[in-house]
Amino acid sequence: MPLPIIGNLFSVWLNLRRLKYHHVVWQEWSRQYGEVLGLQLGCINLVVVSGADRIKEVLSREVFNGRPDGFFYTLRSFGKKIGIVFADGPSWNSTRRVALKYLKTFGYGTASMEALITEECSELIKLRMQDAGEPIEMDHMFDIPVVNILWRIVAGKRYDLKDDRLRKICYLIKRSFKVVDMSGGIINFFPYLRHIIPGYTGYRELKELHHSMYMFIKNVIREHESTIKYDKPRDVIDAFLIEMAENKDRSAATVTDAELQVVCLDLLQAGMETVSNTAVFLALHCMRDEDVQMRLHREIDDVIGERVPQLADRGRMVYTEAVILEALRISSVAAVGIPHMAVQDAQLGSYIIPRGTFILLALHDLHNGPQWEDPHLFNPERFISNSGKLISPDSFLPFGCGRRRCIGEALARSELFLFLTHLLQSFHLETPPGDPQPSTDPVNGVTLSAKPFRASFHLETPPGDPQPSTDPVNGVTLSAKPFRAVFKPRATGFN
Ligand code: HEM
Repeated sequence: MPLPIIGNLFSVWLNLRRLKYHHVVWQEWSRQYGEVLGLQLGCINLVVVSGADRIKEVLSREVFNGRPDGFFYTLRSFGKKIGIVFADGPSWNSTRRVALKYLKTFGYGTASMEALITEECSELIKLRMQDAGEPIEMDHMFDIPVVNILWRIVAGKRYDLKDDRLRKICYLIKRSFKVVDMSGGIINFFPYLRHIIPGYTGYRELKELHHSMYMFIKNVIREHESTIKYDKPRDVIDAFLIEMAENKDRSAATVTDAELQVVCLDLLQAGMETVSNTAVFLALHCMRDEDVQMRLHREIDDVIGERVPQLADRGRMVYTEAVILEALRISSVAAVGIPHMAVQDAQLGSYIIPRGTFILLALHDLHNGPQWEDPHLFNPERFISNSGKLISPDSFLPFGCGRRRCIGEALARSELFLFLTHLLQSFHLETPPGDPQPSTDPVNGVTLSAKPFRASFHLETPPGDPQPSTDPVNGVTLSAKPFRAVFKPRATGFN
């Protein structure tokens, strides 16, 4: 029962203290109240939809394709519904179409995207070679490579993996995903509270984060404006600038300067956290399950051997693909997708969903519910049929479906495959001695992430040799005890 003014917020708060995660609260209530769970959170009506059929129904119906008008969502786009992720209606449709067209023009989904990912993998391997055997903080390891790949296509730029400016941008993106959860938090439910308690509602921090991220994006766009050759677009930003110049005099300009900035932020935010967090979870599960890691090593040895991993190998690496799918399932970093909104009153099951209602999709529950056998176990085999083929279960929608389906799926899956194969071709991942097993409990936020943990990247030792010891040999300087390693020639063509 909703209380006056605050609605169900008190119950949410109480249950959040007990269950720790928003998606688990929705999950528990959905089990109790049904697939269409209606809540009133302050001034907002919110529905959580669960179950494969109901979720697919929402994703396939035009009437539920809107995005919420809530204060939190428009705060990041100059108070307007522009860009891709949080826009809707005709402007979303055309911006999404144009952005996809330009992404493809500049390599998205082609061999040159594969080359970009391979280059980042090479750089990452070089870095890990330098600190092989040392404990490495894993939470940020994939951030810069992931941004580099996307940013090369969007802005034609790549940064060194130790670049401080980009590290700061990655930090800002990550932080902006941690201030609230996907429902938008208190700032969405009572927007006027930002005037009274701007710190507590997260308003002040979000404003600062958006300001800094837009400063970075604006600078990149201004650099493009000053160096652009209108007959030779270099990247997605150039292509948008040319389109803007061509349509300048038309009353219905397709894209504005503000919109271009929001599209850049959309791609950075949607493309970085999700892939980076899933890659960290992938590494975490390999470390926790030696058997999984050994089977991956074996498949890499059998199919790829010592040459550079390629996307074309995927067809013959069913186990590796299954490990990636299992990590997407069990970690479900986009735990409730991106909120949809009913653009008209509409019937869903036996309920009328009023226009303007926010809709969260219980994707984490869909991927971890009782329809899966032992859902809490990391078991890649569940994605492999008896005849050794990959299975695509009905209850598996990590990238959504329908017209708002994720536009980054092809990139994300390619990145996860190449990161995993490159790293395990050269290293064996282990928990550093004395560190606890990394926990599978996630950290809450707009997307879920792994709790901080460390890993040691051990160079693959020749078969039969023991792991090299970290105990040094005494002397004027300390040296390592003699050991042997397999150094695999890596003819990437980028060095
Ligand atoms: C493991 C990685 C990823 C996961 C799990 C993921 C998941 C999702 C999900 C669940 C949605 C919401 C679909 C809906 O609203 O119904 C979405 C939307 C979106 N994703 Fe991804 N995503 C990933 C990677 C990426 C990447 C790499 C990009 C960058 C190119 C990207 C860009 C987007 C955009 C722009 C949208 C909004 C689409 C729209 O509203 O029309 N995502 N993603």
